[in-house]
Amino acid sequence: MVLAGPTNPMVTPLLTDLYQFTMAYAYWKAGKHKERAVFDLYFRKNPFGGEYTVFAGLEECIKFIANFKLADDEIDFVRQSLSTSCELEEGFYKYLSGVDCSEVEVYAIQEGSVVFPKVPLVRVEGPIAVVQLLETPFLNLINYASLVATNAARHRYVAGESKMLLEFGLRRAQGPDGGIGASRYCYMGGFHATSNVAAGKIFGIPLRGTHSHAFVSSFMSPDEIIDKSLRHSSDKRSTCEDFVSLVQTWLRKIQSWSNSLNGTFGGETNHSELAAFTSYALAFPDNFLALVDTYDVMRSGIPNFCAVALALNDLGYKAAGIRLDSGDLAYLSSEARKIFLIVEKEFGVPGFGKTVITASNDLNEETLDALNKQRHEVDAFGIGTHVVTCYAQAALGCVFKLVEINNQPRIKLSEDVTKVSIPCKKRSYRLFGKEGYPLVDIMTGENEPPPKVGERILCRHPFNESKRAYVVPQRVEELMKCFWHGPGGVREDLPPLKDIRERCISQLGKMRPDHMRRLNPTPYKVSVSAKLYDFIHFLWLNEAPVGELQ
Ligand SMILES: Nc1ncnc2c1ncn2[C@@H]1O[C@H](COP(=O)(O)OP(=O)(O)OP(=O)(O)O)[C@@H](O)[C@H]1O
Ligand SMILES: O=P(O)(O)OC[C@H]1O[C@H](OP(=O)(O)OP(=O)(O)O)[C@H](O)[C@@H]1O
Ligand SMILES: O=C(O)c1cccnc1
Ligand SMILES: [Mg+2]
Repeated sequence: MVLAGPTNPMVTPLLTDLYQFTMAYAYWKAGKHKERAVFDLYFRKNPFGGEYTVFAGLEECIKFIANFKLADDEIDFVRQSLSTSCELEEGFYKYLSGVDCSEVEVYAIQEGSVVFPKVPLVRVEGPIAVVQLLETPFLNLINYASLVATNAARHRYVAGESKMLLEFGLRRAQGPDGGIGASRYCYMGGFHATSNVAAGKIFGIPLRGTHSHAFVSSFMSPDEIIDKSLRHSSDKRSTCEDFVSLVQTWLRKIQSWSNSLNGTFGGETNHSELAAFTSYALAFPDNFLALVDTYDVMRSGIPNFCAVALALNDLGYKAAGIRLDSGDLAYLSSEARKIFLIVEKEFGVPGFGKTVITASNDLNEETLDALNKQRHEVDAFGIGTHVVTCYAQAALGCVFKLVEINNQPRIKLSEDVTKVSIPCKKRSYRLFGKEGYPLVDIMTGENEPPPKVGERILCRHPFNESKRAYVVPQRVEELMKCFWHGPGGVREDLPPLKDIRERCISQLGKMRPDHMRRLNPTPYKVSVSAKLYDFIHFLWLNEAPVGELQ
């Protein structure tokens, strides 16, 4: 099957770092360019102080390599750019013009999976010069995608499964690609909908929205409403000729009733706000919602909303809800809920107590957590800036490291042990315990026998000798599957976004809760087999120069 290219047409072979081309030339000049290399793409630390990450961006990588080909003008540009330092041999450009990914293989964990540090998310094999050109675009396509999907999943975890999460971040996102990507990967991470219309069209993400303060404050008085008629919802022959008056009648009823309450609700409401709400209801009688905080939530927004909602109720329509966008969201949502419950009883409107309350305004994990602790009555959260910009952490540090060349394992050493790469072409497995939770991820050499259900296996920390444990897995899942094996090769299908989202939600739901909590979560164990452990340390000693003290 022919795969379409990446979503963003800016993702071309030139969307890479210059040094990938200079290295490609040097490989070519040395006659090394066709040597078979294996690279692992992984990250070293979970983001946001957490102990888990959601892997995202794979589909874009596969679409990128499926269409990887340098066009003539791109080769001309590379020629121009590289010849500023010295004239390169023309044969290199001839080679570049024939480069594609037909000899590349990509193994990866399925998109939407919960993943952990050091375990390869993607393994790319192929001619070294070609795979090197893929490093930067792969990292670019995976780093932000995984960061934002993780961020979304974390917001969902704090908000709780029963809450609706709406992504409202397009206006604050880092440019158009940031905005589109954020909508897609927030949905993947468990958000329910986006306000981003383009993302709705491209990815089929459900669209949701309310209205803004501008809409409310643009109205001056009910006299502005020209067409005041509204047809009954089910009986299309019956029409209310003056919906505006019906609303005003309801407002008076609410006001006289509220006089008997204790004063925080009702009284004189803002008439321009009432005009805005009435107008919105006339435009969307089936989906009336109101932003209630433009003037005063309790004294104006809520009574005005109730008046319009009760008028709609007379005509067989059910109001959709309110949005709160400022103030104390715990207090205001609770007060609004109380009023809705009283209105349900007082005016006999079944279900009115359940009117949906949406909250927005600079929400993030902390504010969601604080709201939970105070108790609130919010049903849906509209979250923008913090989720799309990944305000709490700017980047996920995925890296792309050479682990084997010409079947020879390679290691990258570092003073910082967390930065030492794990050599060899590997396989990785997730081992599940008795209670069904994942216990540990283990990497083995490519040709080692896989861990078996019911058989004890030693899992070793890759670098810390004293950290090891025996595990008797109740279930074993191999993590990496083949997603690209040349253009015609058999490979895993790329599932629809909805299925990836479901995988993500389901995997997150099966994690042990102590790995998921916000405060001091327990690290998930990532290990290597005894054989791989020994080999890493053998190679480490082999490659590290011995110092000499004078
Ligand atoms: N009950 C609450 N507990 C903790 N944080 C809250 C609570 N209610 C709202 N917040 C958060 O507090 C911050 C309040 O923002 P800010 O101080 O700008 O006031 P505001 O309500 O937006 O007022 P205005 O927009 O009228 O200036 C927001 O980030 C909001 O999400
Ligand atoms: O707060 P965020 O999480 O980024 O969510 C999106 C915000 O965007 C809108 O505000 P608007 O652009 O009108 O600006 P303002 O509310 O900051 O004044 C909306 O009312 C939310 O408050
Ligand atoms: O539909 C909304 O309420 C919305 C959309 C984007 C940003 N803020 C709010
Ligand atoms: Mg705001």
